Amino acid sequence: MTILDALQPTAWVALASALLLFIYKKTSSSSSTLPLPPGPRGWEALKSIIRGVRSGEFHKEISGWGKLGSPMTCCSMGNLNFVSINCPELVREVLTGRDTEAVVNDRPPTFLGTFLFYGPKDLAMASVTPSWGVQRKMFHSSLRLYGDGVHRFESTVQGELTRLIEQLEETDGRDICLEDYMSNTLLSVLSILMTGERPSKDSEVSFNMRRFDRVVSAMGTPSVDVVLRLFPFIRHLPGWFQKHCSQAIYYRDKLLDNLFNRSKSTVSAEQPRGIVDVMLLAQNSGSLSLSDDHIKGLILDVVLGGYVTSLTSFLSTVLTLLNLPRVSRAIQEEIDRAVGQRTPTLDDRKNLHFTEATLLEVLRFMRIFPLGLPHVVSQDIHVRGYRIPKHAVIFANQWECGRDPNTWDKADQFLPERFLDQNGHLLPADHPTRKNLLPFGIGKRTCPGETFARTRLFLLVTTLLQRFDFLPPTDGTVVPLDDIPWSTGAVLLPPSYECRVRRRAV
Ligand code: HEM
Repeated sequence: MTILDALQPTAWVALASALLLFIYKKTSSSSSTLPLPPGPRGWEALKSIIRGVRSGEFHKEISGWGKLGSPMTCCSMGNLNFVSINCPELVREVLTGRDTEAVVNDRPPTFLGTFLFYGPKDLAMASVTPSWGVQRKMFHSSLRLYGDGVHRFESTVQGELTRLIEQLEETDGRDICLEDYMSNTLLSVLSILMTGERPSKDSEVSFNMRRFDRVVSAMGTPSVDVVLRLFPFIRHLPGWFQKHCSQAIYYRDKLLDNLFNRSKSTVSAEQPRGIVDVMLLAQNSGSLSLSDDHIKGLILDVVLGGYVTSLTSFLSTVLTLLNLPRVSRAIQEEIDRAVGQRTPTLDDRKNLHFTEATLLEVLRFMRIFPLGLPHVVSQDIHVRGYRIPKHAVIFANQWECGRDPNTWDKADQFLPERFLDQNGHLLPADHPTRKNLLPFGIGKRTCPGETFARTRLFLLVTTLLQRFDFLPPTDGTVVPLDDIPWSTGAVLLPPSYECRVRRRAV
């Protein structure tokens, strides 16, 4: 191990932060008399950021800022201000408010965006510009989750589920690691939707998707990014940063070779095979001005958005069911009543109220994307007597919003019933309780993959619970819901756990 290996991200963050603090002391001044939201300042802020990096759980560190229960907190260190919005009502007010919406929906410049996403030329990392608008439109139309696209999506997912069911039946009630099975199914669905091709077992494309996702997740935290922006040369020095930067480029290019270059040379207007062809044909028609880099950026967004979020949503749902058999039974009874033995379809959503409520409650309770994606403020704004300065980075903090005791009754309990009315029907989307659930964000930058994510999860959960009971492993140990040792990174994954899958008696 070299000396530079020993200087892991923590040391570089300390150096970057000290530099910023120094610059701030020399240059800072503000004409506004309003205070910043409460939270750590100066050296305290620096220590907090270092703790966040060291633990890898930035979201938990942020939750400790300011007074317990404060709806908005700010960690201020020089010109570097991180603002956390901790209750859904305030997230809505800031991100969609008449006076603020136009100045809070850009993204902060990031090393990752410039280095890995061509500038950035993808959708998730770029600020709001006309070409960002074109890409959002393209993203929606290429996913095609409307009209015929819904049936295509349904039959792709169902096809892969049929294979998964066969594999699960072969396990014959043994202890299995569910993640291995699910990961392959989700990567297959993604690959088919992108290129029309089903990857073979252990295929290169699935491997590259998984590796790319992992390395970006490790690099995609605010603190690692700050270091790389201030000291870009460190990616050339032996150590953690060099290793991650070179792996990220390597797997990105391998993946794009699989998904972009091959499609570009074989695309045909008569028969678009998947999302990538739809993008390429739009580019060829000239109806939208999209460069190759824009399309590559969108492909990377679909891979990053579409894989790990779905994997963790499914694994969290099954973990919940292992802990709460009553919820599992209620879903199965509802499916037996409303669907019977035929394969569930997306049309069944309107009759599966408890199932839908459970999937919403998983999103609230688990908070798998705890800080979402950062926003940046393009001019000073005033919110509830506080100042949020220009260039501040804002997080719509899901970790706090999902369990805010002023918003949710019995916030720490898993209660699907909170999303049902007294007749057991799902509350309408415009009901105040539903409006407080913001796992996909809100406003201009709201997640464009929400329908994709929710419909896929619905089909997975209903199809599998119709056929199988999910049971604790033979030694009976189940990770408890109130103490999940989540993975570190931007999107949280529960620990790899074992369970048994048993065919239901019909
Ligand atoms: C349970 C699953 C998912 C959750 C919880 C989730 C959550 C989020 C959140 C919180 C944001 C940031 C919103 C903001 O900036 O205010 C976001 C953005 C985004 N998501 Fe998702 N997402 C999920 C699944 C997906 C899927 C399946 C895709 C792609 C197929 C996707 C693609 C994107 C993209 C491209 C953006 C950036 C949008 C923009 O910046 O304009 N997401 N997501």
